Amino acid sequence: MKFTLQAKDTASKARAGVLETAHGEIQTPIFMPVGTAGTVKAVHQHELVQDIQAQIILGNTYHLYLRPGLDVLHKAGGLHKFNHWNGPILTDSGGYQVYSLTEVRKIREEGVTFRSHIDGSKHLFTPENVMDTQRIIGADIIMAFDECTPYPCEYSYARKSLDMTHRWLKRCVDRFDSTEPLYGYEQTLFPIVQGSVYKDLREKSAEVIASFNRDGNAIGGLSVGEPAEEMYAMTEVVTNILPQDRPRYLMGVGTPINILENIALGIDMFDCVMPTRNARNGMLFTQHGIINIKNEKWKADFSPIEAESDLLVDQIHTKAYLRHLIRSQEILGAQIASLHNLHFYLWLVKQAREKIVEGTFYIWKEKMVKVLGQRL
Ligand SMILES: Cc1cccc2c(=O)nc(N)[nH]c12
Repeated sequence: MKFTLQAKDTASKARAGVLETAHGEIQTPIFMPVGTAGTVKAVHQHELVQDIQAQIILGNTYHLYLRPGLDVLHKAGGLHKFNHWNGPILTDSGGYQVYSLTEVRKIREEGVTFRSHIDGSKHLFTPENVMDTQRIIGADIIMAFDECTPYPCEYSYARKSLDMTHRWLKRCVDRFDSTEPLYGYEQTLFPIVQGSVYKDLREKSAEVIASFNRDGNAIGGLSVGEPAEEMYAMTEVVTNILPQDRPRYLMGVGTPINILENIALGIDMFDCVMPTRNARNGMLFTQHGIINIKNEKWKADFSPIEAESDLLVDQIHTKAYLRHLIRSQEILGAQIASLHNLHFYLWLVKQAREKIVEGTFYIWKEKMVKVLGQRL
Protein backbone atom coordinates (compact mmCIF):
# COMPACT_ATOMS: atom_id res chain seq x y z
CA MET A 1 0.00 0.00 0.00
CA LYS A 2 1.59 3.28 -1.17
CA PHE A 3 1.74 6.49 0.92
CA THR A 4 2.93 9.66 -0.80
CA LEU A 5 3.72 12.80 1.22
CA GLN A 6 2.58 15.89 -0.70
CA ALA A 7 3.34 18.72 1.71
CA LYS A 8 4.82 19.35 5.13
CA ASP A 9 4.10 22.31 7.39
CA THR A 10 7.20 24.36 8.28
CA ALA A 11 5.97 25.52 11.70
CA SER A 12 4.78 22.09 12.91
CA LYS A 13 5.03 18.37 12.09
CA ALA A 14 1.76 18.46 10.11
CA ARG A 15 1.77 16.67 6.73
CA ALA A 16 -0.56 16.23 3.79
CA GLY A 17 -0.43 12.97 1.86
CA VAL A 18 -2.23 10.37 -0.26
CA LEU A 19 -2.69 6.75 0.83
CA GLU A 20 -3.50 4.34 -2.00
CA THR A 21 -5.57 1.25 -1.14
CA ALA A 22 -7.17 -1.50 -3.22
CA HIS A 23 -10.50 0.35 -2.87
CA GLY A 24 -9.27 3.81 -3.76
CA GLU A 25 -7.05 6.56 -2.41
CA ILE A 26 -7.34 8.49 0.86
CA GLN A 27 -6.28 12.14 1.20
CA THR A 28 -4.65 12.69 4.59
CA PRO A 29 -5.10 14.07 7.19
CA ILE A 30 -8.34 12.10 7.27
CA PHE A 31 -11.16 11.41 9.73
CA MET A 32 -12.66 7.92 9.46
CA PRO A 33 -16.38 7.57 10.40
CA VAL A 34 -16.88 4.63 12.73
CA GLY A 35 -19.20 2.01 11.23
CA THR A 36 -18.84 -0.50 14.07
CA ALA A 37 -21.29 -3.23 13.02
CA GLY A 38 -21.05 -2.59 9.30
CA THR A 39 -22.96 0.69 9.33
CA VAL A 40 -22.20 4.27 10.37
CA LYS A 41 -25.12 4.59 12.79
CA ALA A 42 -28.09 6.55 11.34
CA VAL A 43 -26.22 7.52 8.15
CA HIS A 44 -26.95 6.18 4.65
CA GLN A 45 -24.21 5.12 2.23
CA HIS A 46 -25.13 7.75 -0.36
CA GLU A 47 -24.92 10.42 2.37
CA LEU A 48 -21.43 9.18 3.31
CA VAL A 49 -20.31 9.41 -0.29
CA GLN A 50 -22.23 12.37 -1.72
CA ASP A 51 -22.99 14.57 1.28
CA ILE A 52 -19.84 14.28 3.38
CA GLN A 53 -17.35 12.75 0.91
CA ALA A 54 -16.27 10.17 3.50
CA GLN A 55 -13.22 8.40 2.07
CA ILE A 56 -12.81 5.46 4.42
CA ILE A 57 -15.03 3.96 7.11
CA LEU A 58 -14.28 1.67 10.04
CA GLY A 59 -15.74 -1.74 10.85
CA ASN A 60 -15.05 -3.77 13.95
CA THR A 61 -13.90 -7.36 14.35
CA TYR A 62 -15.56 -7.85 17.75
CA HIS A 63 -19.02 -6.72 16.61
CA LEU A 64 -18.95 -8.24 13.13
CA TYR A 65 -17.65 -11.57 14.46
CA LEU A 66 -20.59 -11.75 16.89
CA ARG A 67 -23.18 -10.32 14.48
CA PRO A 68 -23.81 -11.02 11.57
CA GLY A 69 -21.03 -13.59 12.05
CA LEU A 70 -18.18 -14.80 9.85
CA ASP A 71 -20.20 -17.32 7.83
CA VAL A 72 -22.57 -14.60 6.60
CA LEU A 73 -19.71 -12.19 5.84
CA HIS A 74 -17.74 -14.89 4.02
CA LYS A 75 -20.77 -15.93 1.95
CA ALA A 76 -21.43 -12.25 1.15
CA GLY A 77 -17.89 -11.96 -0.25
CA GLY A 78 -16.70 -9.70 2.56
CA LEU A 79 -17.87 -6.50 4.25
CA HIS A 80 -17.56 -4.26 1.17
CA LYS A 81 -20.15 -6.43 -0.63
CA PHE A 82 -22.27 -6.92 2.51
CA ASN A 83 -22.73 -3.19 3.26
CA HIS A 84 -22.29 -2.02 -0.32
CA TRP A 85 -19.40 0.31 0.53
CA ASN A 86 -16.97 0.45 -2.39
CA GLY A 87 -14.37 2.66 -0.70
CA PRO A 88 -11.57 1.66 1.69
CA ILE A 89 -12.46 0.03 5.02
CA LEU A 90 -10.31 -0.29 8.15
CA THR A 91 -11.17 -2.76 10.90
CA ASP A 92 -9.98 -2.69 14.48
CA SER A 93 -8.79 -6.05 15.78
CA GLY A 94 -11.37 -6.52 18.55
CA GLY A 95 -9.16 -6.50 21.65
CA TYR A 96 -10.09 -2.95 22.60
CA GLN A 97 -13.82 -3.70 22.25
CA VAL A 98 -13.49 -6.80 24.43
CA TYR A 99 -12.04 -4.59 27.20
CA SER A 100 -14.57 -1.78 26.72
CA LEU A 101 -17.71 -3.86 26.15
CA THR A 102 -17.47 -7.01 28.22
CA GLU A 103 -17.33 -7.56 31.98
CA VAL A 104 -16.31 -11.20 31.98
CA ARG A 105 -12.95 -11.51 30.25
CA LYS A 106 -9.53 -13.00 30.94
CA ILE A 107 -6.30 -11.86 29.34
CA ARG A 108 -3.73 -14.64 28.90
CA GLU A 109 -0.58 -15.07 26.80
CA GLU A 110 -2.63 -17.19 24.40
CA GLY A 111 -5.27 -14.48 23.94
CA VAL A 112 -8.45 -13.09 25.53
CA THR A 113 -11.48 -15.12 26.57
CA PHE A 114 -14.71 -13.17 26.96
CA ARG A 115 -18.44 -13.50 27.08
CA SER A 116 -20.46 -11.86 24.30
CA HIS A 117 -22.25 -8.67 25.44
CA ILE A 118 -25.15 -9.85 23.24
CA ASP A 119 -25.95 -13.37 24.49
CA GLY A 120 -23.29 -14.20 27.06
CA SER A 121 -21.73 -16.93 24.90
CA LYS A 122 -18.03 -17.64 25.53
CA HIS A 123 -15.35 -16.79 22.97
CA LEU A 124 -11.55 -16.67 22.59
CA PHE A 125 -9.68 -14.06 20.53
CA THR A 126 -6.06 -14.80 19.74
CA PRO A 127 -3.59 -12.92 17.54
CA GLU A 128 -3.96 -15.70 14.96
CA ASN A 129 -7.74 -15.95 14.84
CA VAL A 130 -8.31 -12.18 14.69
CA MET A 131 -6.04 -12.13 11.64
CA ASP A 132 -8.18 -14.90 10.08
CA THR A 133 -11.34 -12.98 11.05
CA GLN A 134 -10.09 -9.77 9.44
CA ARG A 135 -9.18 -11.74 6.32
CA ILE A 136 -12.84 -12.87 6.15
CA ILE A 137 -14.19 -9.34 6.80
CA GLY A 138 -11.88 -8.19 4.01
CA ALA A 139 -10.97 -4.68 5.26
CA ASP A 140 -8.23 -2.94 3.28
CA ILE A 141 -6.40 -1.99 6.49
CA ILE A 142 -6.48 -4.35 9.47
CA MET A 143 -5.13 -3.80 12.98
CA ALA A 144 -2.85 -5.97 15.08
CA PHE A 145 -4.23 -7.63 18.23
CA ASP A 146 -3.09 -5.50 21.14
CA GLU A 147 -3.87 -4.78 24.76
CA CYS A 148 -5.01 -1.20 25.29
CA THR A 149 -3.87 -0.39 28.84
CA PRO A 150 -6.39 1.52 30.98
CA TYR A 151 -5.71 5.01 32.35
CA PRO A 152 -4.31 5.28 34.91
CA CYS A 153 -2.24 2.12 35.11
CA GLU A 154 0.88 1.16 37.08
CA TYR A 155 4.23 1.36 35.28
CA SER A 156 4.88 -2.34 35.97
CA TYR A 157 1.52 -3.33 34.45
CA ALA A 158 2.11 -1.09 31.40
CA ARG A 159 5.55 -2.63 30.84
CA LYS A 160 4.35 -6.25 31.14
CA SER A 161 1.35 -5.49 28.90
CA LEU A 162 3.60 -3.79 26.34
CA ASP A 163 5.89 -6.81 26.10
CA MET A 164 2.87 -9.09 25.57
CA THR A 165 1.44 -6.74 22.92
CA HIS A 166 4.79 -6.95 21.10
CA ARG A 167 4.77 -10.79 21.31
CA TRP A 168 1.17 -10.76 20.03
CA LEU A 169 2.25 -8.47 17.18
CA LYS A 170 4.89 -11.00 16.07
CA ARG A 171 2.19 -13.70 16.05
CA CYS A 172 -0.14 -11.41 14.03
CA VAL A 173 2.59 -10.68 11.46
CA ASP A 174 3.53 -14.37 11.13
CA ARG A 175 -0.13 -15.36 10.63
CA PHE A 176 -0.97 -12.46 8.30
CA ASP A 177 2.14 -12.96 6.15
CA SER A 178 1.44 -16.69 5.84
CA THR A 179 -2.20 -16.30 4.70
CA GLU A 180 -3.67 -14.90 1.51
CA PRO A 181 -6.49 -12.37 0.96
CA LEU A 182 -9.81 -14.13 0.26
CA TYR A 183 -11.44 -11.75 -2.20
CA GLY A 184 -8.74 -10.96 -4.75
CA TYR A 185 -7.38 -7.66 -3.36
CA GLU A 186 -4.44 -6.95 -1.05
CA GLN A 187 -4.96 -6.08 2.63
CA THR A 188 -2.41 -4.45 4.90
CA LEU A 189 -1.66 -4.85 8.62
CA PHE A 190 -0.91 -1.88 10.91
CA PRO A 191 0.89 -2.58 14.21
CA ILE A 192 -0.12 -0.53 17.28
CA VAL A 193 2.19 1.39 19.63
CA GLN A 194 1.31 1.09 23.32
CA GLY A 195 3.11 2.13 26.53
CA SER A 196 0.41 4.07 28.41
CA VAL A 197 1.68 7.53 29.51
CA TYR A 198 5.28 6.45 30.21
CA LYS A 199 7.84 8.13 27.92
CA ASP A 200 10.39 5.32 28.03
CA LEU A 201 7.75 2.67 27.29
CA ARG A 202 6.35 4.73 24.43
CA GLU A 203 9.86 5.13 22.97
CA LYS A 204 10.53 1.41 23.28
CA SER A 205 7.18 0.47 21.72
CA ALA A 206 7.58 2.96 18.85
CA GLU A 207 11.02 1.49 18.08
CA VAL A 208 9.68 -2.10 18.14
CA ILE A 209 6.68 -1.17 15.95
CA ALA A 210 8.87 0.75 13.47
CA SER A 211 11.20 -2.27 13.23
CA PHE A 212 8.37 -4.35 11.69
CA ASN A 213 8.51 -2.03 8.67
CA ARG A 214 4.76 -2.26 7.87
CA ASP A 215 2.87 0.01 5.41
CA GLY A 216 1.42 2.12 8.22
CA ASN A 217 1.59 2.41 12.01
CA ALA A 218 -1.04 3.09 14.68
CA ILE A 219 -0.82 4.64 18.12
CA GLY A 220 -3.11 3.04 20.72
CA GLY A 221 -3.62 3.37 24.45
CA LEU A 222 -4.54 7.06 24.24
CA SER A 223 -7.90 8.84 24.44
CA VAL A 224 -8.64 6.48 27.30
CA GLY A 225 -9.22 9.21 29.90
CA GLU A 226 -5.74 10.74 30.17
CA PRO A 227 -5.46 14.57 30.18
CA ALA A 228 -5.07 16.02 26.68
CA GLU A 229 -1.56 17.27 27.55
CA GLU A 230 -0.48 13.68 28.28
CA MET A 231 -2.01 12.53 24.99
CA TYR A 232 -0.07 15.22 23.09
CA ALA A 233 3.17 14.48 24.95
CA MET A 234 2.99 10.74 24.14
CA THR A 235 2.00 11.41 20.52
CA GLU A 236 5.02 13.70 20.16
CA VAL A 237 7.39 11.06 21.54
CA VAL A 238 6.02 8.41 19.18
CA THR A 239 5.86 10.47 15.96
CA ASN A 240 9.51 11.45 16.56
CA ILE A 241 10.36 7.76 16.17
CA LEU A 242 7.84 6.30 13.68
CA PRO A 243 9.01 6.49 10.03
CA GLN A 244 8.13 9.75 8.23
CA ASP A 245 7.14 7.98 5.01
CA ARG A 246 4.37 5.80 6.51
CA PRO A 247 0.91 7.00 7.64
CA ARG A 248 0.35 7.36 11.39
CA TYR A 249 -3.10 6.50 12.79
CA LEU A 250 -4.03 7.77 16.26
CA MET A 251 -6.81 5.45 17.43
CA GLY A 252 -10.00 6.73 19.04
CA VAL A 253 -9.14 10.43 18.76
CA GLY A 254 -10.97 12.68 19.33
CA THR A 255 -12.53 16.08 19.79
CA PRO A 256 -12.01 18.63 16.98
CA ILE A 257 -9.31 20.32 19.07
CA ASN A 258 -7.55 16.98 19.75
CA ILE A 259 -7.53 16.30 16.02
CA LEU A 260 -5.97 19.64 15.06
CA GLU A 261 -3.34 19.46 17.82
CA ASN A 262 -2.42 15.89 16.78
CA ILE A 263 -2.23 16.81 13.09
CA ALA A 264 0.37 19.39 14.19
CA LEU A 265 2.23 16.53 15.91
CA GLY A 266 2.39 14.49 12.70
CA ILE A 267 -0.72 12.29 12.80
CA ASP A 268 -2.44 11.46 9.50
CA MET A 269 -5.49 9.30 10.37
CA PHE A 270 -8.17 9.58 13.08
CA ASP A 271 -11.31 7.77 14.16
CA CYS A 272 -13.72 8.51 16.99
CA VAL A 273 -17.30 7.64 17.93
CA MET A 274 -17.79 11.13 19.36
CA PRO A 275 -19.33 12.84 16.28
CA THR A 276 -21.98 10.13 15.88
CA ARG A 277 -22.49 9.09 19.52
CA ASN A 278 -22.71 12.66 20.87
CA ALA A 279 -24.91 13.70 17.94
CA ARG A 280 -27.62 11.30 19.09
CA ASN A 281 -27.60 13.19 22.38
CA GLY A 282 -27.82 16.59 20.68
CA MET A 283 -24.18 17.74 20.84
CA LEU A 284 -23.38 19.55 17.58
CA PHE A 285 -19.84 20.53 16.56
CA THR A 286 -19.67 23.69 14.43
CA GLN A 287 -16.91 25.98 13.16
CA HIS A 288 -17.95 28.52 15.80
CA GLY A 289 -18.02 26.12 18.75
CA ILE A 290 -20.25 23.49 20.33
CA ILE A 291 -24.08 23.64 20.41
CA ASN A 292 -26.13 21.59 22.87
CA ILE A 293 -29.25 21.66 20.75
CA LYS A 294 -31.44 20.45 23.62
CA ASN A 295 -30.79 23.76 25.41
CA GLU A 296 -33.89 25.97 25.90
CA LYS A 297 -32.16 28.83 24.06
CA TRP A 298 -32.69 27.12 20.66
CA LYS A 299 -36.43 26.51 21.20
CA ALA A 300 -37.60 29.21 18.80
CA ASP A 301 -34.36 29.79 16.91
CA PHE A 302 -35.37 29.42 13.26
CA SER A 303 -31.87 30.03 11.88
CA PRO A 304 -30.26 27.19 9.87
CA ILE A 305 -28.37 24.51 11.81
CA GLU A 306 -25.16 25.94 10.27
CA ALA A 307 -25.59 28.62 7.61
CA GLU A 308 -22.00 28.46 6.28
CA SER A 309 -22.13 24.68 5.81
CA ASP A 310 -22.56 23.25 2.31
CA LEU A 311 -24.53 20.30 3.75
CA LEU A 312 -28.15 20.46 2.62
CA VAL A 313 -29.67 19.47 5.99
CA ASP A 314 -27.64 22.24 7.67
CA GLN A 315 -29.26 24.78 5.38
CA ILE A 316 -32.87 23.59 5.09
CA HIS A 317 -33.42 22.64 8.75
CA THR A 318 -33.56 25.08 11.66
CA LYS A 319 -32.06 24.74 15.13
CA ALA A 320 -35.58 24.78 16.58
CA TYR A 321 -36.66 21.86 14.40
CA LEU A 322 -33.58 19.77 15.22
CA ARG A 323 -34.02 20.56 18.93
CA HIS A 324 -37.60 19.29 18.66
CA LEU A 325 -36.51 16.07 16.89
CA ILE A 326 -33.72 15.30 19.40
CA ARG A 327 -35.92 16.01 22.42
CA SER A 328 -38.67 13.84 20.90
CA GLN A 329 -36.05 11.13 20.22
CA GLU A 330 -37.17 11.05 16.60
CA ILE A 331 -34.95 8.86 14.39
CA LEU A 332 -34.63 11.79 11.98
CA GLY A 333 -32.99 13.78 14.79
CA ALA A 334 -30.21 11.21 15.10
CA GLN A 335 -29.84 11.12 11.32
CA ILE A 336 -29.56 14.90 10.86
CA ALA A 337 -27.28 15.44 13.88
CA SER A 338 -24.98 12.53 12.95
CA LEU A 339 -24.67 13.68 9.36
CA HIS A 340 -24.01 17.24 10.52
CA ASN A 341 -21.22 16.21 12.92
CA LEU A 342 -19.54 13.85 10.43
CA HIS A 343 -19.71 16.56 7.78
CA PHE A 344 -18.08 18.99 10.21
CA TYR A 345 -15.27 16.54 11.13
CA LEU A 346 -14.54 15.83 7.45
CA TRP A 347 -14.68 19.56 6.64
CA LEU A 348 -12.20 20.25 9.47
CA VAL A 349 -9.58 17.74 8.29
CA LYS A 350 -10.05 18.85 4.67
CA GLN A 351 -9.45 22.46 5.75
CA ALA A 352 -6.35 21.32 7.65
CA ARG A 353 -5.05 19.53 4.57
CA GLU A 354 -5.59 22.64 2.38
CA LYS A 355 -3.80 24.87 4.94
CA ILE A 356 -0.86 22.44 5.13
CA VAL A 357 -0.55 22.49 1.33
CA GLU A 358 -0.69 26.31 1.22
CA GLY A 359 1.72 26.66 4.16
CA THR A 360 -0.64 28.44 6.57
CA PHE A 361 -1.67 25.50 8.78
CA TYR A 362 -0.08 26.56 12.08
CA ILE A 363 -1.62 30.06 12.18
CA TRP A 364 -5.01 28.65 11.17
CA LYS A 365 -4.79 25.87 13.77
CA GLU A 366 -3.98 28.34 16.58
CA LYS A 367 -7.03 30.43 15.60
CA MET A 368 -9.36 27.43 15.28
CA VAL A 369 -8.51 25.79 18.62
CA LYS A 370 -9.54 29.01 20.38
CA VAL A 371 -13.01 28.79 18.82
CA LEU A 372 -13.82 25.10 18.52
CA GLY A 373 -14.16 24.46 22.25
CA GLN A 374 -16.53 27.38 22.87
CA ARG A 375 -20.05 26.58 24.13
CA LEU A 376 -22.60 28.48 22.03
C1 LIG B 1 -10.39 1.89 18.92
C2 LIG B 1 -9.29 2.23 19.90
C3 LIG B 1 -9.37 3.44 20.60
C4 LIG B 1 -8.37 3.77 21.51
C5 LIG B 1 -7.29 2.92 21.76
C6 LIG B 1 -7.21 1.69 21.06
C7 LIG B 1 -6.11 0.76 21.26
O1 LIG B 1 -5.19 0.99 22.07
N1 LIG B 1 -6.11 -0.40 20.56
C8 LIG B 1 -7.08 -0.70 19.68
N2 LIG B 1 -6.99 -1.88 19.01
N3 LIG B 1 -8.13 0.14 19.43
C9 LIG B 1 -8.22 1.33 20.11
